[in-house]
Amino acid sequence: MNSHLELEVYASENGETNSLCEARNGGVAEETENKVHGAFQFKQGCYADLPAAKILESMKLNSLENSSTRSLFSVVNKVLGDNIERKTGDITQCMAFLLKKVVQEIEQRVSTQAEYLKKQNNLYKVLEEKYQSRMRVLETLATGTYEENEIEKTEIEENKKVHEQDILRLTKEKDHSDIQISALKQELELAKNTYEKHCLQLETQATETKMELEKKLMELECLLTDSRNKVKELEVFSQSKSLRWRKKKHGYKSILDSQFESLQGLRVTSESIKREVLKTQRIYSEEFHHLGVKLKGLIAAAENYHTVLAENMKLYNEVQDLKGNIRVYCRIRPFLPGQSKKRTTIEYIGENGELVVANPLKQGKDSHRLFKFNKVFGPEASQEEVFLDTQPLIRSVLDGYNVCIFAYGQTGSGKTYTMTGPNLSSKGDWGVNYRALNDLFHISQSRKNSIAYDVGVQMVEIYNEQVRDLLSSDTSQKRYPFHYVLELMTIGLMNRSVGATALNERSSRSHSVLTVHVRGVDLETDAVLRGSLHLVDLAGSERVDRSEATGDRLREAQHINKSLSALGDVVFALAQKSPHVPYRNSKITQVLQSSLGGQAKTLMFVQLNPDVESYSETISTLKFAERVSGVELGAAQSNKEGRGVRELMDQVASLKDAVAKKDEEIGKLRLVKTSVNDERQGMSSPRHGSSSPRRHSIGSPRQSRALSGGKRSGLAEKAVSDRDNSSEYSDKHSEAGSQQSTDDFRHHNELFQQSRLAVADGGQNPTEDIESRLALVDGSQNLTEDIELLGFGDADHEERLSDISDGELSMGTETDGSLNSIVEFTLFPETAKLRIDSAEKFGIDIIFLVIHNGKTSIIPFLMFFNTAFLPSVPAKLPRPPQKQGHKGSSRLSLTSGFSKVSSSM
Ligand SMILES: Nc1ncnc2c1ncn2[C@@H]1O[C@H](COP(=O)(O)OP(=O)(O)OP(=O)(O)O)[C@@H](O)[C@H]1O
Repeated sequence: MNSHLELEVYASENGETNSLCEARNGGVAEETENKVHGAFQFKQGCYADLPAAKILESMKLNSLENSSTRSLFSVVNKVLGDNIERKTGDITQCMAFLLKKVVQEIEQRVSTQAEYLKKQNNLYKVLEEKYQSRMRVLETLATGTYEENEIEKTEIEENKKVHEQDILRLTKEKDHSDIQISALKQELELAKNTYEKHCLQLETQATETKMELEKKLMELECLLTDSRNKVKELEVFSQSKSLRWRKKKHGYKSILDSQFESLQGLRVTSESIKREVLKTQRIYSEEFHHLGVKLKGLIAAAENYHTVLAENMKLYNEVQDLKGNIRVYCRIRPFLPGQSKKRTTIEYIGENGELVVANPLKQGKDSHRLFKFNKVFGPEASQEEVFLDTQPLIRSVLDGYNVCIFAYGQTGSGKTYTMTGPNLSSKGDWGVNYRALNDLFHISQSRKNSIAYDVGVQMVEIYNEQVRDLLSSDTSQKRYPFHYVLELMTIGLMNRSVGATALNERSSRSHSVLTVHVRGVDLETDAVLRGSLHLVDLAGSERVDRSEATGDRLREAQHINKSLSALGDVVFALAQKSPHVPYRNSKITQVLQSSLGGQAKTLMFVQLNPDVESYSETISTLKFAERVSGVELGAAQSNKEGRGVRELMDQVASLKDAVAKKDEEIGKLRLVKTSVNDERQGMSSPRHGSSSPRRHSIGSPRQSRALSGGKRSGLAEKAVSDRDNSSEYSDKHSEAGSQQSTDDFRHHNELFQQSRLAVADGGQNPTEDIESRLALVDGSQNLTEDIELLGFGDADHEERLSDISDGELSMGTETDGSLNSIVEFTLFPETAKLRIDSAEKFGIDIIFLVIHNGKTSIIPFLMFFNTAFLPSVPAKLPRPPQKQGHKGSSRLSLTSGFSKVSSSM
């Protein structure tokens, strides 16, 4: 039965209606069933062992359309059966979907079957009707021919039987289909129930979810209510606010209205003011016009003002010159290669000598310090620029002035660079020394038709407080052209003591002094002028912790620092106008004495290292420079002597000789007179030693002591006494550690006096001479006058004495009586070796008298250039020394005749 149904289903599924007829034959039906089973692999019962998932997979593989209805039912049953067995109550979504599909398929097949059956019924009905009509026809025919009718009747009955059988079979089939349909319907119902159950479950779930959602909705509604409440509150608040704003608006409006009203009033007022302003403007423009006219005058005055300013500056400089202030030029060294990233302490360099230095450790106003000097050269300043500002000063040497230029600054700050220059083979690099010499030679050449100049050069260094001659004596005996002088200078510089320190690879370990002496003779007037130029490169002050000096370097540094500190003391004393200036505390202050305290023009280069690490040294250097710039030396004076003066000097000398002879005669007469008196009064008379008014005039106990028996000459003692009384030397006694130096000083003073007298009297024993003079000279002429008569005035004397070194003493004078150059050579004891014969040999007319270790010798001037103007007279023993005219009034006040000379100069 089932297999038959399957066959039908299969046939209907494939729409093969004709196969129904064939199906009547059992063989065909069986074949078809096999075919179906072949197409659908699974038979009923196979599913019992397979899990639903497997079934599903198989179903998918074989597709529902190709499955038999029976198999489909088995599937449904299996699924449902499984489900019931497991009692889970749940049908998975997939199974539900499968069931749905199967049910749909079955329903579709059932409906197709029903349709098919309906069609068959209709067909049968049509066939019945057709047969019945045939029967009727046949019956009609039967009535026609019996036989035919009988045959036909049989046929018809047979056909009828077949048909009836068919109808029976079909009816049976229909019943069967009905049964099947009802079974299917039952199954469907079952499936539907299951499905409904599932749906119920889903609904329950949905209800639960809905409940949850409702709960949430409630909550949200609560929130919404809250928010609404808040909104309401806000609305109330905003309403109250807007009410207030409205009120304010009203208030403002009323204010605006009132202001508008007042504005109207103001407008009216402004109109009137405008009118007033216009009126005032008119008045102003008129006044401006007047002002313009006046301003023009002012502009003209302002233009003049600049001229006046320039004039003022010039006048100021002139006043400075008159006061003789030491000029201070500041030069800032650039950073050396490899120091480019260093910070500088130099904040500002003004055009008029202003310099602002910044302290790297401080902030704000206090971190800056302003200094003012005559000129400040920045790091970019060239050697030429520096020299151009120095040139006028140097040139004045040729006009008979004494000039001193010295460079001061910490070690490595560029002193040697400024004074000598880094590279002597390149002219552009030449420092002040070379340029100055070059300039002096050129100018002396250009003036050779009017003035004959002799130029001498000497170079010494002060190393560890010892003076060393850097140019050897041999070379100094020859005459050289300028280029050779430069070479000599280079040799001299090479001889200078240098050493490497942490702060400077080639640090100068000594003070170097280059001295240029110029003597010019005016070819027309015979006037002689003398100038000297000191070019001093001081050794650099150094902090030994920074320079890392040890051993020799340390000793050098100590000497350097000590001598610079002595220089500081001298400057301090000069700036304070102190009565005592401690020149004698170091060699360098002795050398510079005439430049710092005399009538010289002095310029100091203060050198700075801009590095912040050198800030403290920079400040102390600048403070020192400030003090130096405050030193007033008094107006510089030119050393000129006219022909008239020299003639007068000669007259003075001969008069002095005559007076000396007279004195001698008077002395002899007095001696005779005294011896006569002594004879009368007896040798023991206490009046014997004091009868001479000269001795009374000397009067000091020391002098008396010296005269009564000491080894020293009375004249020397008197000179010391005079020095002690003079302002400059009055405090020698109070000088620290002064006993020794005072003794030295007395000793040198004595030697000095002796040497002068020796010169005056052609080598006669000075002590004897002085003793005899003291005994014979009339009371109206004291010893000081004697000295002055001999040409040694106070100022010269002091200068020379202070220039005399502690260890050795040498001094000299020129044959023409000028003492100016002597001072310069007192420091060079080596020159004492030179003899008068060498002077004669070279035609030098200037010689120096040297007293060395108590012996007197004569040396020539060191070197001469410009030989064309050298007089070829041989060196002579000195004429009686004569004083320079310009220093004269106090020294020449002895006699009325001399006073006249003094006033005429
Ligand atoms: N204006 C400058 N332009 C370029 N280089 C400079 C300048 N001034 C100095 N220097 C360089 O700085 C270095 C130190 O200079 P210098 O030897 O002249 O110093 P110093 O003050 O003489 O030192 P010390 O006291 O140790 O002898 C040198 O290498 C020098 O060439």
